[in-house]
Amino acid sequence: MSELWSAPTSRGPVRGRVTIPGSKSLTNRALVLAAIADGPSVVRRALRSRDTELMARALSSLGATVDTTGDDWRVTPLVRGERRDAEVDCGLAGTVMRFVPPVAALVNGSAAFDGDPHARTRPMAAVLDALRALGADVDDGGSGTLPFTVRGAGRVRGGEVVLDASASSQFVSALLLAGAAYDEGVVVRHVGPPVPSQPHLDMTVDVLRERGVEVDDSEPDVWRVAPGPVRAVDVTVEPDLSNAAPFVAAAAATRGEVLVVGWPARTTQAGDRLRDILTRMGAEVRLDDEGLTVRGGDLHGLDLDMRDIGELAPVVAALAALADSPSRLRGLAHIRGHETDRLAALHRELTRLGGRVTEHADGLGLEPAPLHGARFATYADHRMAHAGALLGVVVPGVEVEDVATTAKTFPGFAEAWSALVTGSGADA
Ligand SMILES: O=C(O)C1=C[C@@H](OP(=O)(O)O)[C@@H](O)[C@H](O)C1
Ligand SMILES: C=C(OP(=O)(O)O)C(=O)O
Repeated sequence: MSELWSAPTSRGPVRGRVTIPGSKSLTNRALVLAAIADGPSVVRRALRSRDTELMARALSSLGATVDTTGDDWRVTPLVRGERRDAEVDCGLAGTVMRFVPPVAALVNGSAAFDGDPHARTRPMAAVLDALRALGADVDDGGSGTLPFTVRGAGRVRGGEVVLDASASSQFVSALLLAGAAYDEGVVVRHVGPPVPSQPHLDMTVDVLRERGVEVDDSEPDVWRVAPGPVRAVDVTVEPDLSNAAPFVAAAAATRGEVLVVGWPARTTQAGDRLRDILTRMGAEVRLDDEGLTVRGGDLHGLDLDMRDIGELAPVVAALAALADSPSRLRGLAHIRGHETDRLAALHRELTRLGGRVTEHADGLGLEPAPLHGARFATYADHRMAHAGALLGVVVPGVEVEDVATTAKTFPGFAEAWSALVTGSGADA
């Protein structure tokens, strides 16, 4: 898409307070679990965004009732074994394309899954093969990707499955989230290079236990979910800390000061690692009852293994491109399978702005270099748009393509961003 957004440039330090909408990962886990729970659930301060609305629609098409009219979403579970055919649009949402098929297998009918053009290239085979091994009927025409059809029989045997989840932690989360509803529960055993995104796996285990599901994750790379009811709960969704990343990074990049309201004191969100990353890059970070305050200082590069926090890579790479010393970001081979090949996209777009970037098989190297304005392509990737916006705070003339793609997880991003940066004295 070619619509351009002139990212506002700040004349001085970026200062302000921001309220970030709810977490995509927590909202979509809460919705999935509510759809198979033992009664009606409430998901308070649910994120309203493309990914979560797609999830609500997907679960509704499988027979759950998801009332999304207010900020607090109300979910009545689907009727297990009910006869119903469905069409599921996954958009570009990893959480929808991975988390919903194991639920569809519990419905008595055919669920046809498809998504955006790029969604058809995102890895899926491990989940689909695992579902077959657990007793479900899945037809992907041998592609191992979208589109595919899950022919649910109203119940799934379950049991033990071995898979390689090195391409995405979501393969494991998907099976664990539905596993308690399978006759024998589920045991997922990972074999292969390390599974990325450990915080997201911890989040999955945490939300299951919160609903009374018995999960054993004591053995490395093995997760056991006992069969049993998923308790319906009333939960409040935390702000999305990964979506807070560009805002706190703007403070770090401009010697500014930004407060993110309501940053949780304890969380499983990967974005919480920003506290450590920004400190290592030279910022001062304070977490108190009000939230997280980041105050920027000299901005340094860093050598960082990001395997656990791949969704932070675009913003951290953009910030590293503004630093006064080199950086090396590692452990990121799997983000080539995200919304776009993020390593290739970051390499291409940062280089276009004058950045000195080396693309490695598993990450990026960045050297300090004077940057200049240019068009910044986003490849339908919300986090590429965040990276472009961040660069534009410091570098005049950054024109971000298709900023509307941020609606995947944060509708209103551009407005919130402009309010913060122009409120700090910007050339919009
Ligand atoms: O389970 C989740 O909610 C997510 C897991 C991670 O996926 P990968 O393990 O594929 O990186 C993360 O990057 C994604 O944004 C959300
Ligand atoms: C990888 C991401 O999304 P998804 O849930 O679509 O995998 C992301 O939001 O950075």
